[in-house]
Amino acid sequence: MAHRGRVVESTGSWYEIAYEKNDHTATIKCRLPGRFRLEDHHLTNPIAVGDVVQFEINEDQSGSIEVIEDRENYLIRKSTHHQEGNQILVANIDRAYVVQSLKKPRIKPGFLDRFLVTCEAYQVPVHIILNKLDLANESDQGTIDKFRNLYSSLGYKVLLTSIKNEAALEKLKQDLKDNTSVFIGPSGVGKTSLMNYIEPSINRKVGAISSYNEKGKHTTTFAKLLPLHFGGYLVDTPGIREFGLVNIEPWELSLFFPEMLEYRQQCKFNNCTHSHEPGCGVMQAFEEGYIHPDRYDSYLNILDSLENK
Ligand SMILES: Nc1nc2c(ncn2[C@@H]2O[C@H](COP(=O)(O)OP(=O)(O)OP(=O)(O)O)[C@@H](O)[C@H]2O)c(=O)[nH]1
Ligand SMILES: [Zn+2]
Repeated sequence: MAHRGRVVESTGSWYEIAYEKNDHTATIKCRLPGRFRLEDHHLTNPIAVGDVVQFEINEDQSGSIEVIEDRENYLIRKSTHHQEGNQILVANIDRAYVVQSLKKPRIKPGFLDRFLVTCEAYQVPVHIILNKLDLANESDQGTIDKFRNLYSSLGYKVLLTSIKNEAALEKLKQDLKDNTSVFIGPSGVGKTSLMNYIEPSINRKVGAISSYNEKGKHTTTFAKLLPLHFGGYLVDTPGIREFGLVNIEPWELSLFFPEMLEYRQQCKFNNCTHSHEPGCGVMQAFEEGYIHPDRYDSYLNILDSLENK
């Protein structure tokens, strides 16, 4: 009889699957038959954490994966230097949260915009968290308002949080319930602190930057899905900061800037990159003040990195 479950952990040689068994969630270690391995040459892992699979239970109580169901979405990164191709970090994500902190470290619009583009490109719904609001003094109110207004106007939900603001964190928990969510953000913005609040059983060391990083660097680390006691999963992904824009052509980039969509249709050339071409609708909109200068700046930076790849 075939069972259906979700990959919650992977070592590359076996996969831990969570599935419903007599009204509770059980886990089983499964192997993947060799015939799956060669199907997609661009991927170094045929199956990823987050995948929904069908499997059989063998006589020795191990499992054997039979079917990998189609993915709703996924995040990938380039494989580490000793391997060719791309690695799927995690599949079937309900929502990604890009975490920024107001101070220590301050907001990094370049990081944020790059990640928003990635989520748009891979069809991962994304929200923004502005954390460490407890560090705000009166003079920061303008920065906070501008940040929130800009990204809300682009269609992104912006949550203002602090590890000391229980009401905000409880609201975040409601958001996470029964979803598979991932926190992404630069070092030190408070991701671990948020995760510890949300799921105290994780009990992860806060500020433990270096050891965490080293591990990601030297071994091929795979993501894990951490179950939440109130339902849902948090993705625990050591290498997530390294992931990037893998398969985007320069002329496609503006498709992932929501505020450029209507103007790019007015460009004279349909492969316009909105950087130097005559008759460009996006540059005209920028000059007339319809596109925020910081966002256009991010656009040009990302474009540059795509063109120089
Ligand atoms: N003032 C203030 N400090 C916070 C808040 N959240 C976290 N911190 C502190 O910020 C530092 C970094 O927090 P972490 O939770 O380790 O940050 P991280 O994003 O997980 O960092 P990496 O593991 O390097 O990616 C620690 O000293 C925390 O105590 C907050 O809301 N307000
Ligand atoms: Zn253009």
